[in-house]
Amino acid sequence: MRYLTSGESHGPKLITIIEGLPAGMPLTAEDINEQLARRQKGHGRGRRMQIETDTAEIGGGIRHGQTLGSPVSLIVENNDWKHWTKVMGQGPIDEEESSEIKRKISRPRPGHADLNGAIKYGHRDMRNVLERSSARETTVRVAAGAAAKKLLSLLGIKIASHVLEIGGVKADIQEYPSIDKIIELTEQSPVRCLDPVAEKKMMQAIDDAKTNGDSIGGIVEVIAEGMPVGVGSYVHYDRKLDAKLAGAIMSINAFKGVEIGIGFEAASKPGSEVHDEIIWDSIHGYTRKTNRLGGFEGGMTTGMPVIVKGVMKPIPTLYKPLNSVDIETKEPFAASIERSDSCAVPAAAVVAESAVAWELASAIVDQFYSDRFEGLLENVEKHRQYAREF
Ligand SMILES: Cc1cc2nc3c(=O)[nH]c(=O)nc-3n(C[C@H](O)[C@H](O)[C@H](O)COP(=O)(O)O)c2cc1C
Ligand SMILES: C=C(O[C@@H]1CC(C(=O)O)=C[C@@H](OP(=O)(O)O)[C@H]1O)C(=O)O
Repeated sequence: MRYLTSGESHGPKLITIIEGLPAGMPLTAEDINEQLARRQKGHGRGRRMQIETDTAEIGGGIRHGQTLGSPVSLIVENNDWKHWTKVMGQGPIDEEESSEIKRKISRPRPGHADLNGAIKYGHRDMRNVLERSSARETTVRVAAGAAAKKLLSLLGIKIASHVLEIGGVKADIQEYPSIDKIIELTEQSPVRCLDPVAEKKMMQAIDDAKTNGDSIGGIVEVIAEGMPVGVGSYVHYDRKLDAKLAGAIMSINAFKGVEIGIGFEAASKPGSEVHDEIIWDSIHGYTRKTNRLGGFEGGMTTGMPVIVKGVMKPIPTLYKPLNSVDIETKEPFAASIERSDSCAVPAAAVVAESAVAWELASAIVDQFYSDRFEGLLENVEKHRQYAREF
């Protein structure tokens, strides 16, 4: 499967075209909208999220609540567009227009895409860069991820995400609840955190950062349960599914690190405390006593829960801006201030969940291919039975 997205942050709309979903799979606008609404929540977001009520219009590929096998297109309108029709106008610029509309952004923000993007594409107005480098684009990535989540759920694969850390405040989770409980609890938490004590401290850390004109990052975790064993492959570097997941997490705006299972902790532990012992019973077949390797061995799923963490850096736009250089005058200046979030880690957890869902669904469609959803389901079930009896 593959998808592309188009659209600028303050342009008229965002669009994704998804190719490769099997025909006959139930999928509705409600399935997509539920996920879009989750991405909009979270303590620490700026005013933009009050302007938007992200909902998807289906442009094609679905009839009577089922996929047709043709490309699925999803369109999300930017409510904010009505405030930007002149600045983001698509026709040639009218010389009579006010200077505000022609005002160029020439002070790049350290940590954003502004300067590198301007040099790369030759834009003297860095609005031409920030409009597309903005994480507004993650709206339609979540829309594509919602289709992937639907496919996974119909195959009995559940996926959840939660926030482990914000601005140095760590969640203390002694024992993980069931995946259904994680889904339920994170929906009730303003920072998508499973530890109510840490939740309050995280909110305070976000408020403090905002008051100080600063921003903070954090760590999110995605968990997927019910993946069949042996998805992905060890035979080629580009077929390793753990590598694809790492790439997907790193592709999210502001993500700077990924771990699968215990990840970096493995460096300081002996093998006996890293590898998961193999056990067998007649109902489940082969499983592992522990899951420190996060559901992967040899680039393939083990059948244990897939566990992926991602590190998000603090948001680069600061109300107390860092020093930068004006590209017109070459003079040092404080960087431009664009309206901004002070922390978007809770929203980014939903984006990470979508990114992981997409890669898992894509790998399943590749490996158990059928043009029909029923055929895919049959192939996955046959494989599950084969693996249990192996
Ligand atoms: C959900 C989400 C919301 C974000 N909101 C902002 C924001 O309001 N202001 C900002 O400067 N960056 C924000 N970012 C981060 C930037 O988009 C990101 O830092 C930028 O695209 C540069 O990419 P890089 O950090 O991966 O190098 C956000 C990221 C995510 C995932
Ligand atoms: C619009 C979204 O996030 C935006 C991501 C973003 C950035 O630079 O990445 C900058 C801000 O844009 P604006 O200046 O319009 O407020 C965020 O609000 C969104 O998540 O839907």
